[in-house]
Amino acid sequence: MKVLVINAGSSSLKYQLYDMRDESVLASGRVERIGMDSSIVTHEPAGKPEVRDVSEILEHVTAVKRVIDMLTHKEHGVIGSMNEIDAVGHRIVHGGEVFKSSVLVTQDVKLEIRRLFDLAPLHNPAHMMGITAVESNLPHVPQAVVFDTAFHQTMPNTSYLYPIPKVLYRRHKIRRYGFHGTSHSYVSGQAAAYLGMPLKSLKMVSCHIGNGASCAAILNGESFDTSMGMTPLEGLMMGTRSGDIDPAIVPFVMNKEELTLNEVNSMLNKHSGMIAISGISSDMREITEAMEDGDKNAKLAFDMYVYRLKKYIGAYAAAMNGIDTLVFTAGVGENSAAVRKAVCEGITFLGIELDDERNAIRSKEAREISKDSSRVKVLVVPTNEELLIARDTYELVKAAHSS
Ligand SMILES: Nc1ncnc2c1ncn2[C@@H]1O[C@H](COP(=O)(O)OP(=O)(O)O)[C@@H](O)[C@H]1O
Ligand SMILES: CC(=O)OP(=O)(O)O
Ligand SMILES: [Mg+2]
Repeated sequence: MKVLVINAGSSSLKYQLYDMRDESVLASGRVERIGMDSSIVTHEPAGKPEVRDVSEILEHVTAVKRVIDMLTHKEHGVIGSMNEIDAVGHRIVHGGEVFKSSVLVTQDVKLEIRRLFDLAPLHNPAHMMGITAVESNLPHVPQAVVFDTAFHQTMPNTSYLYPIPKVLYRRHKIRRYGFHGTSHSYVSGQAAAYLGMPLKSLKMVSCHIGNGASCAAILNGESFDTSMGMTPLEGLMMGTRSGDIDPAIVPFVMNKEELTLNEVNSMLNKHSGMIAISGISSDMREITEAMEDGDKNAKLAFDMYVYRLKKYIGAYAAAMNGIDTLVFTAGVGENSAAVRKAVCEGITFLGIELDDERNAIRSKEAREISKDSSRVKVLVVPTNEELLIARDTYELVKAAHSS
């Protein structure tokens, strides 16, 4: 069975085509700048050179059509015709309280995803465009949806409720949902397999630190708490998102600076975090380089980023009454030895001993970066949200065929 995985954003659409017989990636790529004058398609067929194409792609329907064109292209293609695509799996950021696991797309499922637009205005409408675009281009192909929030549905109410009037939860479902669940779930499973221990026996903190960043406390293999909240704005300091701030700052700034709701939202989501403090970039690579060149603001941004991460790891160690595994993943977690070192060196009291040589090794494989004597095992585990989406999609479609 061949499964196409799609992660549709408002102006981009990332894809990977899997052959589920051996879980190999036949091709991957992305369409960027959808709706703008020059959209860019980057297509990477396995074992062949990357192809880039600039054209006008005004809507997601056209973007999906271009993806199919690329996949079936005479020269750059990896399949003979679109009939070889057996199923499509989508990443959906917000599944609210309704979706505790992945499901096949039906009219009811689409209705529920639409109902959640309010809770994830930046993400869910774009995902829905991805689903309808596939419906138009591949009308008979089953589709599945895999939610960022699903893994965190095991959190106890002490973790997910906010101490605000309860009526707001009843009326508007205001609560912590948590995100990056597919990634936290994948890396926790990989970490346990690497250690040769049952996942259920571990007290793990998983740090998914990429553009968006979140920590999860994983107890007995289940999400016990996580740093992102009702939306992906809460928690850690991120590339352009503030993470935790005093909520009173919001009305205060709106009043003093005469900002609208949209403006204050944009300030906290797009103009805060690393970019705001460094004044340079949201990208950890550029921050680290500037810091090494002596830039004080870059150093402050780096130090704040690390400090806030350490506080969450400490908080989750306390929340679970201990920690035995610390996992780093996503763009920064997998690639920045400097961030991992700064974090681990500041929390040795937890029983963490970093091995500098191991930490400096660059690899795409899961690996241990703590010393053999370290009580807490520190691992780098490359995430693979797409593979988990492909697996869930495959299982759901297979089950539907056999029932
Ligand atoms: N070699 C590196 N060193 C430090 N940071 C890196 C490196 N490579 C990637 N990153 C960071 O990873 C971030 C992207 O992470 P990623 O998980 O790909 O994000 P997303 O999936 O949210 O777009 C970049 O913004 C960059 O800061
Ligand atoms: C939920 C979220 O923040 O996702 P991303 O890291 O892809 O921005
Ligand atoms: Mg990501």
